[in-house]
Amino acid sequence: MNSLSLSKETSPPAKRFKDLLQYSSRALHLVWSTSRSLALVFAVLTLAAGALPAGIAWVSQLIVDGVVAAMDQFKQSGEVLADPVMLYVLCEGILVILLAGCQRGISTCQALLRALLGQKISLMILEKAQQLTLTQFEDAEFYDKLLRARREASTRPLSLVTGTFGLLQNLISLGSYAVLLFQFSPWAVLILVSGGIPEFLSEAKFSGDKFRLFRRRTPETRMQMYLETVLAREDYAKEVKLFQLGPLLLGRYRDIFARIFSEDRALTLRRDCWGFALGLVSTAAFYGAYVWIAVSAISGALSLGQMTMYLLLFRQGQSAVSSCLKAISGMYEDNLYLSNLYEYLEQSIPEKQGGLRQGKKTGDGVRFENVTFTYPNAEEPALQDISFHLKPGESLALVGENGSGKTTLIKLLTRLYQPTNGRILLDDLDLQQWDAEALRQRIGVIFQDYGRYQFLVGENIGIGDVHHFADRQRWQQAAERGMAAEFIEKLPEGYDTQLGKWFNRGRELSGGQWQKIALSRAFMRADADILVLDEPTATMDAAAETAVFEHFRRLSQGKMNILISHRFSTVRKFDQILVFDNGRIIEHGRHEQLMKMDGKYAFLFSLQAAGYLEDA
Ligand SMILES: Nc1ncnc2c1ncn2[C@@H]1O[C@H](COP(=O)(O)OP(=O)(O)OP(=O)(O)O)[C@@H](O)[C@H]1O
Repeated sequence: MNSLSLSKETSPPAKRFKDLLQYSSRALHLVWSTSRSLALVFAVLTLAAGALPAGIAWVSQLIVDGVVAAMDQFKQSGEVLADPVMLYVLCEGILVILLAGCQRGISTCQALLRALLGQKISLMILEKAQQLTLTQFEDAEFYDKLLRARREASTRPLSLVTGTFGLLQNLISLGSYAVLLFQFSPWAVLILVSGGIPEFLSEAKFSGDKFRLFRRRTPETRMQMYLETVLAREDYAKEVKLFQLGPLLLGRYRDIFARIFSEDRALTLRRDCWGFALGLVSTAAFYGAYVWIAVSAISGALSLGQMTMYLLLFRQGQSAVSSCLKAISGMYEDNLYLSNLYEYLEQSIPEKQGGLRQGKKTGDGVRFENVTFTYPNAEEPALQDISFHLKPGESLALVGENGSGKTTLIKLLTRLYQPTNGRILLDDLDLQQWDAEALRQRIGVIFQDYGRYQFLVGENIGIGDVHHFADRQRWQQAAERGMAAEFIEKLPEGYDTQLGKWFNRGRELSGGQWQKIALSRAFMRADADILVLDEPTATMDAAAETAVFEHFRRLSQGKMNILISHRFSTVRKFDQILVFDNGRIIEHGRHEQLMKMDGKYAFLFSLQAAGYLEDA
């Protein structure tokens, strides 16, 4: 639980009220910046809707008294004097129409603002996500914040503003009722207001309980959402069916729901029982006042019209008091939820790294100097004391067992993470000092777990370089280099074929075809001088693999090529081979040198060669 909500839960009422106002003003500002004209119309209509009911009650008194006077007149003179009453009825009709118009207008404004605000906040959340680091994304607590912000916060600002305006509207109504009721008795005003307070206190307490429940179970909600994804998405469907995971996962899903529901049920029951019991206080207050007003009318202290008006005022006043108090407790709840949004939006962004677009020694290439790296929350370093120098025109292969640190090295080179110790230099300039855009433009990289985007085939290649995202000529060149052109041209709509099953006419590709698309993506960055391929041919057939490496070597002359591969036959021609074991480089050299060493590389190479011979 964070300090913000803790402070809210333990702070004194005055401070809480101040926080409430702070978030209300932030929410108002958000709505104002979303659409000034709608916010203005909303405000004006709310004020009008607040003042009109008292006017209607007042006119209804005039009608009743007018009828009574006309009845007297009729008894005395036999003359029907209906004109003033008709006029009052007409006035009341007009006021009622105006009120209905205001209420309709308010709900129209709310609907429009809700749509605009939902979009604005979603964008704010997604834009913020672009500024965060990979480390933040991999942090479970951060994910909880993101989820909480996304789940509720898009509706809460409008709800807070609606609550604020609603409160204002009801306060205006209440003020105008109080002025009229005051003429009857100041005590009546006091009874009116105090009758609703117990219910309000219970509402406020249960809103806080509900919010705390919501925060505490975010990890469970996240698991539920994850299970929904696994159970209902096409990329998991195969395994879910074949491993018969459905019942197991559904069981987990049900268990989580049952736990959540039992907590919710208990809270809802407590909230409603208390709400009902304390609501009786205001009902008792109303009927007490009813008797009082009726007795006053019987004893002649009030006219029939006044009695009708006061009863109306009292009933409407009570509903205005309860609306005011509900609005305040609703605002309190919205405010708690809104703190999630701001907690996420105010998440600190790592300091902007360097702004240099050129190294001190152009052409020096990449240097790792005693680099050690430990993942956040990990105990053991994933890389230890790594040093090597790769010059332009050279190729580098990284080999080693699973989990030995090869991909981690690439993540450091691409500055997705920072070394814990040591430094990485490009053209003799520390990576941290490079401008992010300039650095990323120099590196073309395809990871093992590349994205399979449900876009057009061409766009899936274009993703490799956003500056040329829609450049068809570049798509084709890149596809030829990545060995994808041949199969793409055979697709019915060529580069315009929609991929994936989420959209109409979407096609699925084979694993090897997807890998060719990913490879082509790497070749989109024609200007990049560091090309990194992380196991790029694992799912390709032998012919395609040979051709890819032929291309890779030919096209990347003068560039720095880095390849991670488990196939030793593909790395033997590389200028440098780094053999990794448990995060360290245990052997380093060319194929011939490593074979002579007769160490791990030589052992694994011979093992694979023997395997090939056996297969043959
Ligand atoms: N995001 C992460 N957070 C924490 N630990 C990680 C993360 N990614 C990888 N690791 C750990 O770091 C170590 C090195 O992983 P890395 O992915 O670099 O291995 P690799 O040599 O590329 O393996 P493979 O050949 O299987 O691709 C492993 O022990 C792995 O569990």
